[in-house]
Amino acid sequence: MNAPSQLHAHLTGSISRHCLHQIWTHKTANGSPLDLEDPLIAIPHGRVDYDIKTFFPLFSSYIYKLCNDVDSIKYSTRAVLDDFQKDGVVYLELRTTPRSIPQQGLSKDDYVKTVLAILQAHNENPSNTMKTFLILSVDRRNTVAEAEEVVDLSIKYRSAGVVGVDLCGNPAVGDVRIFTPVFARAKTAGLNITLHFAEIQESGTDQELDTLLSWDPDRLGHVIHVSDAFRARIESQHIGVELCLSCNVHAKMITGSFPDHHFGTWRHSSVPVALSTDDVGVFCSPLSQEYHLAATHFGLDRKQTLDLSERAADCIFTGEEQRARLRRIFSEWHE
Ligand SMILES: CNc1ncnc2c1ncn2[C@@H]1O[C@H](COP(=O)(O)O)[C@@H](O)[C@H]1O
Repeated sequence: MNAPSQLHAHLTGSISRHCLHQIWTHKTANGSPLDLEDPLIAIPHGRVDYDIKTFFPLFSSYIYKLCNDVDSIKYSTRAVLDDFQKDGVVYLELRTTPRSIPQQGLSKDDYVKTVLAILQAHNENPSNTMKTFLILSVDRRNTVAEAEEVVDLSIKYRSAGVVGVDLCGNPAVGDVRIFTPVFARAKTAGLNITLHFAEIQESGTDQELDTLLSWDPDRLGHVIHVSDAFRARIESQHIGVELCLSCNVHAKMITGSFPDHHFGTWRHSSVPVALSTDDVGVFCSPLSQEYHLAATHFGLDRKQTLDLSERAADCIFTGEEQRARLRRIFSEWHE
């Protein structure tokens, strides 16, 4: 199944277990003082039933502790890009939360520079058909000052490939209203905005959704607990939606299974729908598989599946050059 644009993928959540295992093995062999189990034991192969309570601690209590230096960040970022490229993705907007690692003397600025250098090397390699750009994430746990730093870094590294700002993190945490001036500044600076939206009932209150829509977002992620009224507002503002089938089913963020996913509603809407993997390292369903699942459970034929991927390209955060490249690729697929 062709899977052209990947618009909602978290870098750290996209690292495969195999790659985490390689990093762990390398560090253990080099005598690094790691107090961590082998990833293949901590996150066993085939386990995808992480729910919203068990999912977020995976990062703070495991993966961030393992990928905690420049070498492991570079190695895992390269591996993530290779995995997407091998899956047939031709356009990737990868997102990540700037992280400092004081024990290594690594600042958030260093982290972003490190990731961007890997993206740039990937883009400059003529044998790679996938082009990659970066979105920087504000975590809902952040203070306003930390969120401002994410916007500062996004502005600073725009010319190096940062195309937007995201709001992510545990949806049960935080009051998004504190970030209103931060996202206003991002928007004024010309950055695109994507927001995790109504992932759980508690983050789907009218007050939170009103606040998020007041930031004039360009895209919304997940979009699960939304009333008809909010769905109508999203349509009238023509905001693209990033839908992650496997993540939502495995993490039990929706009731039921694939055929019950709200993709079934959004696909009939007028907005761009970008099927995405969210965290392929955790939920183990690459983008080609997500398109396959959508086609299987919603009875899409080849043309409808291609139309869906073309429609997603309407809401990419880069400009006409990338859109034209994608149009060329689509026209070959239609032949
Ligand atoms: C259910 N889906 C989701 N909802 C909300 N936030 C999510 C997420 N999946 C991942 N993240 C956010 O992305 C971080 C890991 O990647 P980066 O370190 O940023 O590259 C997680 O710590 C979480 O804040």
